[in-house]
Amino acid sequence: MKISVVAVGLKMPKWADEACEDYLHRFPSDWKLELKTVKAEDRNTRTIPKVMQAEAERIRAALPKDAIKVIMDERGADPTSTKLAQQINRWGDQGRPIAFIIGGADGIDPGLKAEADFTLRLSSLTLPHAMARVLLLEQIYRSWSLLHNHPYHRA
Ligand SMILES: C[S@@+](CC[C@H](N)C(=O)[O-])C[C@H]1O[C@@H](n2cnc3c(N)ncnc32)[C@H](O)[C@@H]1O
Repeated sequence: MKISVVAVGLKMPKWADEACEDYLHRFPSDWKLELKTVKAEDRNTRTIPKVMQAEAERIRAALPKDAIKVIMDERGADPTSTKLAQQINRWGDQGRPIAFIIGGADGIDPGLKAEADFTLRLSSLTLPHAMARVLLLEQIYRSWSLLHNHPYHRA
């Protein structure tokens, strides 16, 4: 299973970097998980739609070839952790890499959203992108634990 989390924003608070590192180090070698970060666009010189388009281009450039694109958005579907694990398993069976995409301060460009294979919500609340990263990595780790009957997940 090859999973990428592609997220806008190079500089995150220390607590978020530490939490992401913690989860990234938990995965065994058969699940190749990577966090790819792309630079947020300067918001002082361009309009917000242009900023979002530029960030979308950086995200597209960071996506693995032929990836299943999962857009992270508070308006997306909200499966249980068990259903998410089953979905990740089905995607993995397709033999394609999976890319979860986290936007910047203004969200994700509508053009990129339209290319999504799936739109996933972590909560109905709007989360800061640093927190979205940490929660997403934790849920992917939980998916791994569910699919491998590891005691991290307790129903
Ligand atoms: C600060 S939020 C941007 C909020 C933006 N106003 C919007 O409408 O999407 C930054 C990114 O974090 C992710 N995010 C925030 N809350 C989320 C949630 N509840 N579920 C899934 N992803 C979320 C999304 O990818 C979003 O683009």
